[in-house]
Amino acid sequence: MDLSLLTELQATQPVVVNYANFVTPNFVANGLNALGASPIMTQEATETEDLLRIASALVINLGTINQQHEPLVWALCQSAAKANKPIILDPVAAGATAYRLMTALRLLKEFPIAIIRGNSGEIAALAGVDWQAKGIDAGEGAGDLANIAKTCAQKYHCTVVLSGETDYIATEDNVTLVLNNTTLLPAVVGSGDLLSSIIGAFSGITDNYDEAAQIGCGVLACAGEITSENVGDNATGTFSIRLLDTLSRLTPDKIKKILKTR
Ligand SMILES: Nc1ncnc2c1ncn2[C@@H]1O[C@H](COP(=O)(O)OP(=O)(O)O)[C@@H](O)[C@H]1O
Ligand SMILES: Cc1ncsc1CCOP(=O)(O)O
Ligand SMILES: [Mg+2]
Repeated sequence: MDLSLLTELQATQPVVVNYANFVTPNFVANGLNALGASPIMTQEATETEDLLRIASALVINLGTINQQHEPLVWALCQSAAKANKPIILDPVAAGATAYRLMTALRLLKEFPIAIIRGNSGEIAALAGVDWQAKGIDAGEGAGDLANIAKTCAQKYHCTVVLSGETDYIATEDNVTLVLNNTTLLPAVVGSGDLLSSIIGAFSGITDNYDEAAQIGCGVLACAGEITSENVGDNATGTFSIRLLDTLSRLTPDKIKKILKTR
């Protein structure tokens, strides 16, 4: 994992354009800001060219997508493709409803998506693997998670992050594991959204999307571990605030001390 990317991100403060869901945009914006990136959320289709000119990456989160917003999302992706900026797709609950799955599949067909980031239920749905998804959560399923992530990467020719207790970062021919974790992370609604946007920020400063996805997972998992040591059991609310403190004080050395990968 290239930890120097964190120093570079803090120095360059890449602008990340987010089509966010309406549940967690504040948490995502504060998380990106704490890390050192520069978030901007939008809902206006006529400003996408201006935004993608100054942005380093675009993150599309399908958490609360609807048909009225489709022209906006399509305009954002067109502007990103035209400006040659990476697009990160978070297919929230793609395993739960036909509309979400179809929307994700249409975007994957029409645009050069650089990275997909989802939980096991979402990535299994895109990979075409049988899985019992549970709303926005991963749900239950059998099957080797590394294989599911890799199958998805091969199917859509992009980098895939399947997050969970272990994060799997897959390219078409390789899978890297980030083993750090804390159960407080999935207890916070929006931690997956934040992970997708953090990965987006790193994809804005390197063309190596595998590396961008790896350090994105490493950053959030390690920040989660560090934060969890200073809060009590089940202190989900305190954790979510303190996580921002940890992100704003994070250094490559702090990550290096605790990072576990395979
Ligand atoms: N069971 C778990 N134990 C520890 N960490 C987890 C667990 N599940 C998810 N995470 C972490 O929580 C963050 C959000 O991932 P996840 O819950 O998979 O996404 P989503 O919120 O989109 O469902 C990631 O950093 C991931 O590594
Ligand atoms: C609760 C909810 N409903 C639609 S989007 C959303 C938030 C999803 O956040 P995450 O996937 O990061 O847990
Ligand atoms: Mg999610």
